Amino acid sequence: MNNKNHLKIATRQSPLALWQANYVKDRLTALYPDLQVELVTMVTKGDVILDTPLAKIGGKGLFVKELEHALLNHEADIAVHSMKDVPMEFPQGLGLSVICKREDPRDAFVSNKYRSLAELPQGAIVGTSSLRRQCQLKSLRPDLDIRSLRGNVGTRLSKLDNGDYDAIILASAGLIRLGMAERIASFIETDVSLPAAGQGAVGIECRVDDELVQSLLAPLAHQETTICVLAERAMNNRLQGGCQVPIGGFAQVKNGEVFLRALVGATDGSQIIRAEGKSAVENAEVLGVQIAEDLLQQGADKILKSVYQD
Ligand SMILES: NCc1[nH]cc(CCC(=O)O)c1CC(=O)O
Repeated sequence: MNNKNHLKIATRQSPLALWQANYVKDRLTALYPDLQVELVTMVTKGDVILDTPLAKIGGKGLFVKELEHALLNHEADIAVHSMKDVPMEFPQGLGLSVICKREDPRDAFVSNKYRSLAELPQGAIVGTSSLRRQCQLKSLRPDLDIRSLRGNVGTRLSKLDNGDYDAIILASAGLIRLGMAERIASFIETDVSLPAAGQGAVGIECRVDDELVQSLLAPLAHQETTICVLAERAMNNRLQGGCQVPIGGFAQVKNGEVFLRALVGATDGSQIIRAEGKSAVENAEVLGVQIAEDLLQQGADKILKSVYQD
């Protein structure tokens, strides 16, 4: 931070990104009334390329690279991200400072005609561009016609309202944060659709040598969320997966232990490999790696290779 009383937040311009940046701004100004917090908005590659499934654009960090450049150039001091969009590797000089309290991690079933997946008629058209959601839906309901759906939350909802789909699947967290929880027809339980690693959690990235900013951010960290997201990301990282892969991972802290479930699925739902386990919370990342290795031993690498080759 150049000026001790002025902190700049790099953020994308989507309503959800702005909500998340403003959430961090509000928490910081509540803690430090003399601090001026400014939002610096920017456009990322992921915002520009809207007609291609994300898995095919390639490269991790489609939604974060431009924000990271701003941090490295001192055009901003922190970047606020959805944790499920944040790659494991950070550019030299940058790192994840804190992970904030998680919103509802579940996927949401959104429809104007049906209340739940179970109510969907044979062959119904469901919108999602997430390979993770696609493989789990197909495994449960091979009859469903899964069609691509991209754009920010508002765009996706308007495509549903236009009648392009019978239902769409979105992260509950985004809808809740944008004040659109009433659009959720039902929550999809995690045993039906395992969320993406980090889903529902907001993380803050900053320069690793900026001790002042790190001390300001420290009170925003949420311990239980951090433990869970570290386990989920360690699993994802061992599988070399970004968020645009058919990998699910979800951890919970129960009775002082961390419990992690994960899966890798063929995109047509014909095969889903699952693993789960628990450990002491101190070993959350070790657990993540162990669960990933369990998946690999069951053949997850073959599935992932074929996804990348497609
Ligand atoms: N991949 C896009 C993205 N990144 C974060 C969220 C939702 C909010 C969150 O998970 O924190 C979404 C939209 C969605 O999956 O519906």
